Amino acid sequence: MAKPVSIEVWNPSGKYRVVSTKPMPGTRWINLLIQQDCRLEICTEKKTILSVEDIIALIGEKCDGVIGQLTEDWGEELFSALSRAGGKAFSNMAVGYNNVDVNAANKYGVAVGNTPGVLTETTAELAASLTLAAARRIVEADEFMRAGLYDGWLPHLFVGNLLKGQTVGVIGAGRIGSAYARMMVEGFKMNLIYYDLYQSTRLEKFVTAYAAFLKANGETPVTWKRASSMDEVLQEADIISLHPILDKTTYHLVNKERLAKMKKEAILVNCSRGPVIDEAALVEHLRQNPMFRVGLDVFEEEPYMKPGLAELKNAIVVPHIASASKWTREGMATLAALNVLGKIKGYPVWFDANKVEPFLDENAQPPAASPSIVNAKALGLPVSPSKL
Ligand SMILES: NC(=O)C1=CN([C@@H]2O[C@H](COP(=O)(O)OP(=O)(O)OC[C@H]3O[C@@H](n4cnc5c(N)ncnc54)[C@H](O)[C@@H]3O)[C@@H](O)[C@H]2O)C=CC1
Ligand SMILES: O=C(O)C(=O)CO
Repeated sequence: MAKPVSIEVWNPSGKYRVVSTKPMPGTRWINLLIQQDCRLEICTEKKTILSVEDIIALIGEKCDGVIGQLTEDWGEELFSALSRAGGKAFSNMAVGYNNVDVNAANKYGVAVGNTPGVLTETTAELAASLTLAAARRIVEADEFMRAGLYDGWLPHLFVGNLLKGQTVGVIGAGRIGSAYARMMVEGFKMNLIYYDLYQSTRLEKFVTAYAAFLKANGETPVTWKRASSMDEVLQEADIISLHPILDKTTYHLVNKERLAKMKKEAILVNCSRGPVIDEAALVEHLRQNPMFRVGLDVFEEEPYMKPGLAELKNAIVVPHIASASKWTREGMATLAALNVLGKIKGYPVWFDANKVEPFLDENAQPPAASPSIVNAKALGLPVSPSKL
């Protein structure tokens, strides 16, 4: 028998029972659910990562939908429990959903939501921050100051890398990868090389237009190239930022052999998912190559780091905070709640998960649709017309 978990209840007489496995930022998501006749139960348990058993206890005997987190293991056990409780909707409060077994959800007819678009710029900005912090050795320099070691300007003190005119490599030029590429090209006048399974025409057009603008102003134009292999990016780029989804094609995409192909003074940034890098191989590479630097937001076995990583001066590590801006986190909560609400109310799925702005307008009622359901097609769910 699962242990009971502590909860906070909103609108106790609501017709539909919706569970959120965590308190989430903002209040709009709560108001949207309770205005639409939902009884909302928010888990207030102190422990950070809930077990499958904890979540089964939360689902209980009657539950219409669950808003969950990327730290949870949403597979056969949870989807069967949700289905037994009459539930038809689950949403991750995240764009990545590698913690969700979508086939298991399909088997039980449960719609799976995610939160694209609202975190694109925020996540790209953190990748850019890690890039700058690594290039200019900001964390090392900060530690040095606080330790009282600064005794005057020196020609060799914390010399780092200049970004301007260097090449930025992007692996996975989707929403976030493209936003990051634009920041680095436009902000720092870097040349771009990218690798993705698909061509990013919009990104290519942007860099072409920016190059023309620079040229017209008498400046050296930036360049772009779509690489035909990932190794081409690793060999040519001075900065490499990883932005693919995590699936079996991207697991340990960066391994010992690929690390060896990168420039000795390259900077590697990861704001995607930890297992995209073989972290043990990375620790060894950082040890052997003190001028190689990394900025990591995600880790192979969160919340842990592989032994040795924390001691390395050429690694900057932050705790999976890439989407942590107030606007983004409140937007993620809103989208996740509306994914679940939309399915409960029998609304269609929004026509374009990349155009979620109408759901985020605080001064208007959101459209009667679920903003982003990843298995809409598999479940044969209706899709809304472009205007509701
Ligand atoms: N650290 C954090 O807090 C955050 C992490 N993320 C991670 O970033 C990922 C990407 O998010 P979005 O840009 O919104 O997704 P997206 O779907 O727009 O972009 C992913 C891109 O990866 C490409 N891709 C897939 N397999 C590939 C492969 N084998 N090699 C090269 N490219 C490949 C896809 O074609 C696509 O263009 C999410 O799935 C999530 O895991 C997202 C937000 C915040
Ligand atoms: O959305 C995601 O995929 C995250 O990792 C957290 O924002």
